[in-house]
Amino acid sequence: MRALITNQFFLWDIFLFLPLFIRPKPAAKTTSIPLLAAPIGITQRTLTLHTHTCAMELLLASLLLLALFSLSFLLVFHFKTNSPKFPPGNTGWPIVGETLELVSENRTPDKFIDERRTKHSPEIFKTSLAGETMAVLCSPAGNKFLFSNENKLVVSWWPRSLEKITMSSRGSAAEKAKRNSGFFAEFLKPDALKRYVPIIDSMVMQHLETEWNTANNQVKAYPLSKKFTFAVGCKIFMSIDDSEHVARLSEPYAKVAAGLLSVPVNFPGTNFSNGIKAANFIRDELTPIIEERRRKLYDEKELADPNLMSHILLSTDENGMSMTKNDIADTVLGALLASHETVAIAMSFVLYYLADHPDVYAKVLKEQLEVANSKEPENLLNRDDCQKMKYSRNVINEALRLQPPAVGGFKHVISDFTYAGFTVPKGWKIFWSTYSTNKDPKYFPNPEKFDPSRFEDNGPAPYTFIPFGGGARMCPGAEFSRLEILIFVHRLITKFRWEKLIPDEKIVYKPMPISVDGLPIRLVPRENKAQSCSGLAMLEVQSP
Ligand code: HEM
Repeated sequence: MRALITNQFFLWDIFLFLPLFIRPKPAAKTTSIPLLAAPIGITQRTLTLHTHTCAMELLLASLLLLALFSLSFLLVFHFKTNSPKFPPGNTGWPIVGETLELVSENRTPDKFIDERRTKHSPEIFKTSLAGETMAVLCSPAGNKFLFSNENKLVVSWWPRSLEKITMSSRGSAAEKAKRNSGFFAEFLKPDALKRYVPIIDSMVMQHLETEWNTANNQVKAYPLSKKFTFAVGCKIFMSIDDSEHVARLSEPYAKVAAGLLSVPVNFPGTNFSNGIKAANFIRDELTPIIEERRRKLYDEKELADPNLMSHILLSTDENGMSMTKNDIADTVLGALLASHETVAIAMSFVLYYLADHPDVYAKVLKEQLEVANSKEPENLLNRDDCQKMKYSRNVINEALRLQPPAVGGFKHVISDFTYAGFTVPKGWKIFWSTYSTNKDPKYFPNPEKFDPSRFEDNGPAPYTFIPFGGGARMCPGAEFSRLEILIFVHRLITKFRWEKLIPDEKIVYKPMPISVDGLPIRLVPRENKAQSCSGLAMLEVQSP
């Protein structure tokens, strides 16, 4: 269709400019006999006759031109009024499109969106990311439209690099993700979360006593948070708590993460190739664990270990078929990938903002001490305790608003649709971003200010705060993530206050936001240590 429209304009051009090239000579010149004509027998009469014939021909030619001109005008008008109006925007460089501008380390992703929104349209613009032409919907209305049209107009989509690295078996990525979201919804439902709270609490205390306990009380909060959230994932998803085993699994994860949004050319040494190798290494590590778990479940009828892996092993599809080893390994690999870096980033930004805002720190401390004082010191936290941490929850939400760990997600258009007056055709991809509304002053006055009170009462307007996405594909780990951070903050703040060792530490976007030096902090033991965790016994807890 686009070619057609271009051709129509080409026709326009020809018909507008053609008369300039074939315009007849003025009649006045033909009535006088040029001096050179007489010797070769051209008389005034022959000239007059000839002139009349020429005039007729010119008239006919002009009428013909006029007819063609009118026809072309009608055609162009027809196509112009009936052709779809695509979202305005640029597709940037060949292949890479505008990807590098979105994932530029030194700019927050909201700048990318704001610039184009101002230039093209406030609701939707066209760009090219991950090798695909995409529409970017960038307002609360756009978020609502997308999240409520999953499986009707759009389905979730992943760039080829991500699909190749995280999915080893054939089959539609969208179908697999749909199937897996059922497992996750069940595994992370509120009732199940109750079981995980004491387990996570016990792990927080263990990590604070070991990893966070240094001679000079200085630690790098981001890498240590990552180590902690990865260990929690291994425990909750697979019941693995041997630290060496956890370390062996965690090592290749950095390579997997680096390959996810790389150019999908499998050439040795590239991020993509390293990502594939690292993911295969993890699958090879997971396979014997899956086999062992399957053996226990079926031979020994041992059901006392309901982790994610056992949960999947016990499930069958509508035809009574179990998932293959490869699919189970892919699902667990994906769960660890989705859950550890995202939560670690959110956790470390909570510490980052608390260090900068002593007033907020004081309110969180007060709330957490109230929870601590309401319990016997030797008791682990439970879900009800976490429900009481309302202000701390607002602090987590505000950190997620200012530094959303996930930049957004992609969709594939399965049916043409019109949005804000622009047509998005079937086959296009869509990008939605957690950064499109999170700092809009219309919804968050003084948007750069860290202000947890925004989340009091009814909180932000619908579809303006979307760190976990929305609709049918919303992150099933949202509440799990908040619980993990609340528990961590509880144990840390009742034991320490902390200060940043680099006060103005820069944040880079890769595209996840990361404190460039890993957030080095000094932990200062609080004077009133009545409720610190140091005096608590490390309680042995059952696997989930
Ligand atoms: C702060 C932490 C986290 C953030 C910011 C986050 C963010 C997101 C986002 C933006 C999506 C895409 C939603 C969409 O496409 O509409 C997503 C999907 C997903 N997340 Fe999370 N996530 C976090 C933690 C977790 C955790 C802890 C788990 C698992 C325990 C998890 C598991 C998943 C899964 C399985 C999906 C795919 C859902 C589907 O396709 O149906 N996430 N997450």
